[in-house]
Amino acid sequence: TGSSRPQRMLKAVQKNATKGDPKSVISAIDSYCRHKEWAMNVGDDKGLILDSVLTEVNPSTALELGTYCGYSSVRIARLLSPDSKLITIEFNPAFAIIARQIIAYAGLQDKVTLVEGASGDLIPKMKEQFGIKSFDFVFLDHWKDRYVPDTKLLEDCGLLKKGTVLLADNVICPGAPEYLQYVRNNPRYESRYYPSNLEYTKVEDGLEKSVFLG
Ligand SMILES: O=C(NCCCCc1cc2cnccc2s1)c1cc(-c2ccc(F)cc2)cc(O)c1O
Ligand SMILES: [Mg+2]
Repeated sequence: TGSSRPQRMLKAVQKNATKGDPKSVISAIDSYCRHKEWAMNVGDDKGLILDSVLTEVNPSTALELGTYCGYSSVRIARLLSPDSKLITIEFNPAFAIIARQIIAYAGLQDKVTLVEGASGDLIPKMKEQFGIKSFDFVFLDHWKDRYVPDTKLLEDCGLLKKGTVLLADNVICPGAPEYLQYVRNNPRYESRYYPSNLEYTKVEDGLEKSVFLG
């Protein structure tokens, strides 16, 4: 059978990027997805907002829900301080295989732990399995109808602390209306919307940044 979109994306990275150079991996994926084949990476426009929030937070421990091919894992991990770590959760084994290779190609495998499984199952195991006290930063980019239940789960598992920053992708397209309702009307969060566009398109989308107030 033929190759998959993630496999073709990996090939584009291996062909056009420089091993160990995260910036070239990001550019190779953006160029491929903009000019050859669209894919659901956070992309270069929203990626700039992700970069600026990350630089501001400078997290020691970051969580990403929804790895896909590892594009945002590379964007996040390249900006982490030396001893900081990113845990990224992916549900689909076929995506995880590609993501591991793209993260490794960027030379960031020592900063990123990719865990396969469903967020609802794995979040309660974070403390015991990965020795996580709490997360400083969470990037939500998985099933849009899991944003609210998983945020509540992170709260209930004591994985959020005063000042933890949640950054959610796709709050307009495909949309996460319940999540916007939840974080915008909740006294425990200070929320702000960053308008942008859906990756590689002119369609409106944006990121919602929510600071947990404890
Ligand atoms: O669905 C999206 N992302 C989620 C897919 C991953 C599912 C997972 C579930 C799960 C559960 N537990 C742990 C890990 C995970 S990963 C998504 C979709 C679009 C889009 C697609 C078509 C379109 F026309 C317009 C926008 C754009 C985006 O930026 C997206 O992120
Ligand atoms: Mg997304």
